[in-house]
Amino acid sequence: MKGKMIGEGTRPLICTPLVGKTKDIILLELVTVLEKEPDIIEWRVDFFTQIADTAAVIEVAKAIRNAAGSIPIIFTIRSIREGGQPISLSDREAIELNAAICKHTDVEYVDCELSNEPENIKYLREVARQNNTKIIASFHNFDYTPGKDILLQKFVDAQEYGLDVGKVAVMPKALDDVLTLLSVTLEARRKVKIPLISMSMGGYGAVTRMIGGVFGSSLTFAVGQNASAPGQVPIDDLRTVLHIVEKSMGR
Ligand SMILES: O=C1C[C@@](O)(C(=O)O)C[C@@H](O)[C@@H]1O
Repeated sequence: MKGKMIGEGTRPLICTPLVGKTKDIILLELVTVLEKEPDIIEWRVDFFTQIADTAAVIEVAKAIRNAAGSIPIIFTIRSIREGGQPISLSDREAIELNAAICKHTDVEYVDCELSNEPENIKYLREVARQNNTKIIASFHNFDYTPGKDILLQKFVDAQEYGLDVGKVAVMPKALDDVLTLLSVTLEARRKVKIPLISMSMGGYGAVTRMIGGVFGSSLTFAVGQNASAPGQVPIDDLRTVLHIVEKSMGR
């Protein structure tokens, strides 16, 4: 049976990232991660040392696909300006790599940062549509939490571009910022039709990874073997909390 896609079901899906640098390490990491039964797997391609070799990237994506079976996969190249690893690709080259993945693999999702040039976003949207791949439109700020209007607009932009999922990940400096993120998520949930993902990062923000679903976030990132961002909780702990929250709320 095919795994759940983002926005399906009543509880948030759990996604675990793969951050290995080489094919062998990534595939070993995947074995550990699969034992923990995540709903979705994210391959963080900015960690992969051969990112500039499109054929090598496609080969690893296909190997992940084979090993992961029916579990949906997110292909993510996080740029350095949004908290990713330094890579040798330009923004346009990264978009072309995403397009190649849409064309040559059956990965379900590619991540596209909203900070890309609009024409690059629209180009990738067309390639993705032709190949039945979904796009997660993302926004990250690893330094602070921008104001409510700015964050809400990111979700609106994702929808207006005609993309499939909107995602916002921001760093809180105080607990007030955590409330801002949750409140924006709830407001966006009421305003925007596409599925949403949100999280506040770091120690203060960790609580949003556990209760974000209550406010409208459809997916939460958890540690299978290695974290890909600060504040991620081990998958087994997260699953326990999600279960308790669900049960307590009578869902
Ligand atoms: O966008 C996100 C969210 C994230 O930054 C987090 O905070 O869990 C982790 C990233 O791997 C992912 O691409």
